[in-house]
Amino acid sequence: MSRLPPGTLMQRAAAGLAAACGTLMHGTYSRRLTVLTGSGDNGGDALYAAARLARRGAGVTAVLLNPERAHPGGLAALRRAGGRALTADTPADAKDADAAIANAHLVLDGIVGIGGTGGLRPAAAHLAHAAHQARASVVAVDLPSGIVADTGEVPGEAVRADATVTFGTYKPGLLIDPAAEHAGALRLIDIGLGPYLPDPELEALQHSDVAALLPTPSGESDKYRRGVVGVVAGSERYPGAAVLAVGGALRGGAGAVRYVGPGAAAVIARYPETLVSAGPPAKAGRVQAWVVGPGLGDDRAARQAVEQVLASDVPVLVDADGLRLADREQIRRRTSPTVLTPHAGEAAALLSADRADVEAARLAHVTRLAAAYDATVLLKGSTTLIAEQGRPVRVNPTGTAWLSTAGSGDVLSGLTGSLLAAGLAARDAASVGAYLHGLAGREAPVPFGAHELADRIPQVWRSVHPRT
Ligand SMILES: NC(=O)C1=CN([C@@H]2O[C@H](COP(=O)(O)OP(=O)(O)OC[C@H]3O[C@@H](n4cnc5c(N)ncnc54)[C@H](OP(=O)(O)O)[C@@H]3O)[C@@H](O)[C@H]2O)[C@@H](O)CC1
Ligand SMILES: [K+]
Repeated sequence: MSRLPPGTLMQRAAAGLAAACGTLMHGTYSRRLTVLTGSGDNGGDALYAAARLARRGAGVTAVLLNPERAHPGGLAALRRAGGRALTADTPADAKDADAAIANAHLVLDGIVGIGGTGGLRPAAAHLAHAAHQARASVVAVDLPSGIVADTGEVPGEAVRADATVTFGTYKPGLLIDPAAEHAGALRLIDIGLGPYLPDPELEALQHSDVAALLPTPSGESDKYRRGVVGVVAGSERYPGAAVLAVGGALRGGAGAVRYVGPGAAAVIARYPETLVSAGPPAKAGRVQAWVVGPGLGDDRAARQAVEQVLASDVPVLVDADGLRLADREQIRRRTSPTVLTPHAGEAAALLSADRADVEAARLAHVTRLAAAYDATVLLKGSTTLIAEQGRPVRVNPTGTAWLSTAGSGDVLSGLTGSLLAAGLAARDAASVGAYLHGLAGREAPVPFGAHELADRIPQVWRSVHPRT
């Protein structure tokens, strides 16, 4: 801001916002636009954008939460362009304001942006509610008012937008649930901040990032060089978990999958290429990474298997029952990489916290878990996050609610363990595993069973890396 003439950034933001709104309304002429206007610069962006749309023929009403403090330049521009302004909480205007929201084609949420704190105050919450009830599309300016931009938390009332037009960079709250659910479709407007932004606290990998990380066999490769992944999963009671984890592991790029446990017959019946061994993990022969936990049950043999795997000096992924059975001190003492893949309930148990608190504040809890266990943590759920101490957290941009199906996590752990065995660093293996798993969920015809996810992986792998 200090390097540019005053107002330049706001004008860039408003221009981008107006263009996006024009597209969303399929034009401007005779469209009705209502602007919910707070008293900060977020309201300024909204007013300047509305002025641009009014000049192109839109009928604009601004509903001001605090007329004395509304952005003066923005309000003047809107008035010059023929827009009208109402005051939200004066009895004379309140009815007109409600009608303007109810009858709008599009409602712009310029209540608060990155300067907001806490849930919306009552007068603002009333407007947000009215917009939600109306038929209009709701476009949030920079972010849906009421969410916490830096964390994805939603501490109280918040706007529910169909689309969010955000400026300069994505904010964590636009990518992490529960706030992300309020944001709708995202559009980023470049206002020239790029060179001035600090290192990100949150990263979302894209196709090209994932393509660059995927393991590719070379002419020199053999199954051992490509990596052998050991899978300790399944039990007499849950043989299916063994099959699903092995199914994921066979599609993760390792050269071979070694299965250890009581589900060998079921595994071989489905995947004859699996190397199986009946003894404990310590006797199973060399592997480059272990996956331990899916469907393991909790008898003595299961507990012993987890202990042996954690005692190895190769990367280990611990999932499901493994998370319950693992000795916490043993996890912390490990010198090779450890990946923990809890869902919110398991994460809560690992932190002695409440599940609801984990779901409400995913970023804070995944970060705490990574620090508490000195491990790479992949927190599954409506937003999957991957944390490792000292590195930016990664948020997985793929996935669908259909992935919350039995056995889905078993496939993910096998797939991610296989990427570990193929040589990816723990954080990369977890991010790539989640990315491919999420894509498989989007591509599979719904409703699907978890085994179909494993079958989809080669197809999504090729879609990420067409030259594979
Ligand atoms: N930075 C940049 O480079 C650029 C930034 N730009 C834009 O500026 C925005 C940030 O503007 P900002 O800093 O003026 O704060 P903003 O978000 O408008 O909120 C402050 C106002 O909200 C109020 N308020 C607070 N909490 C509330 C609540 N719970 N419920 C209700 N009201 C609440 C608070 O009231 P007060 O506490 O003062 O009474 C104050 O009046 C940013 O998001 C982007 O849109 C662009 O122009 C491009 C360049
Ligand atoms: K907003």
